[in-house]
Amino acid sequence: MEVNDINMQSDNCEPDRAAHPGIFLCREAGKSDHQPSGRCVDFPVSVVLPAGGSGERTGLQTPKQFCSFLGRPLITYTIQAFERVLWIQSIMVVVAKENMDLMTDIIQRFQHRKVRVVPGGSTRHRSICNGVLALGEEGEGTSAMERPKVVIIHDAVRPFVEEDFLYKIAMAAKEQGAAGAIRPLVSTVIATTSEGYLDHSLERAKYRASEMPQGFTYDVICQAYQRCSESDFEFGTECLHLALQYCGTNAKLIEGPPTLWKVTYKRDLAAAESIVKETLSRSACIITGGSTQAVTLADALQKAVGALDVELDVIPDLMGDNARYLLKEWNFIQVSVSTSCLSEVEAMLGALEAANRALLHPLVVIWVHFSSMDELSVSGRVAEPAAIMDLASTAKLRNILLYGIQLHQSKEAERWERSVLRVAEIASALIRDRSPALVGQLLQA
Ligand SMILES: Nc1ccn([C@@H]2O[C@H](COP(=O)(O)OP(=O)(O)OP(=O)(O)O)[C@@H](O)[C@H]2O)c(=O)n1
Ligand SMILES: O=C(CO)[C@H](O)[C@H](O)COP(=O)(O)O
Repeated sequence: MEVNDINMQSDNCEPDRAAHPGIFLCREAGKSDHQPSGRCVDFPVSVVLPAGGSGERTGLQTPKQFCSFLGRPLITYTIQAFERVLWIQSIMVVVAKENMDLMTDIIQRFQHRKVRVVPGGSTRHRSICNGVLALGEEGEGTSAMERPKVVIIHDAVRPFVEEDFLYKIAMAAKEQGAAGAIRPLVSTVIATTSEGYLDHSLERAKYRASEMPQGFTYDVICQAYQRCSESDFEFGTECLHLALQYCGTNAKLIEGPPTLWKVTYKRDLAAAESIVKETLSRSACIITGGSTQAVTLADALQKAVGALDVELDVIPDLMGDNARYLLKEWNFIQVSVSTSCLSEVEAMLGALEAANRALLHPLVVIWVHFSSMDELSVSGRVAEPAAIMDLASTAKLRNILLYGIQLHQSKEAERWERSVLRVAEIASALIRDRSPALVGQLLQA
């Protein structure tokens, strides 16, 4: 099994891990799109992600954790959510034996770190138990790691979990021995008779839905699994219950956000994709090349896009301090005024590739070609659609989605404003939809 590098470099740590061995707060090399929260956890925390199920309820052949959207499997979104939390030291992914190689390939392909893979069992409890026990063993490359004080358990098919909530769960688990996320019930729970009639109904206000993540001290969750029965392993659905029944530990319950929901049906995969797209579409960076005309257009676009709810920054280039835009979750709009301007886009694609920006998400680059009347009369032609198509085909292989928009200058103020608004609308639709089918198209505004 391939094991990723779990030893964080001390020169990337804040404070230096070597000098402060008990403090877990590090900056990750090469993945700087996530702002460190500044949270400091002074005990080791590890994660178990059960991913050993077959996803029957989706009705799909592929287990849902391996179903892809926006170019990568669901499980890597969940791994990423934990990987970027600097105080989490390791992630144990539990998969069915037959999927061990597939999972190892996924980890390599998306350059996940801090991750180990272990084989699961025939039920969710058996899989989680395998993951928890593996945390206590020394795996390949794990000798430098401490046994966790707290273990966070989270279904691999719940991709949206934020650091703030994980922090609350980890702290409560350390204090109380166990902690779990809850949500209000959306429907009333009723008991049925064996003949299919109503037996009784529960008072909804008194009950909550148990969700994930859940946290446990390592000792509590280990003991719970050592002591529980075969029937628990076979039919149980609740880790918090095991902690109560077998260790006498009453879990602290914390209300979580609605985004903790579990991908269960096929439609949930589409919902997850649309949430990811929404998050990736919030900001764009316009690069003007410094030309006055491009700056004027960028300013007009900034006003028009403001109404469309996209945060826009305008910069002349990606040099010097502006190189920081290459490291964040930005989309890029290159405004060009000269006819040889595809070279500007080419340079930008090179910079994005060098920054490894499209590893986890398809990245959108929009080339806005702004042709003035003078330019048209001199050159007698508009931008070459074949050239952008060629460039876009190559970029697509690197997970960069390049689109073009052609804008013709007009002396009529009203017409000009309409065209600028159309550029803004097309650009935000391209950013939002990330459609592979439109890659390389030179759209007219
Ligand atoms: N033997 C099993 C069964 C489930 N799980 C994991 O437990 C999580 C939550 O379970 P669930 O949503 O029920 O997943 P599946 O069992 O795959 O789905 P289904 O019940 O529809 O078959 C999933 O990440 C799933 O992969 C596991 O690790 N090992
Ligand atoms: O919500 C839970 C927390 O304990 C579930 O038990 C867990 O998410 C597994 O889901 P399922 O019952 O669908 O396998």
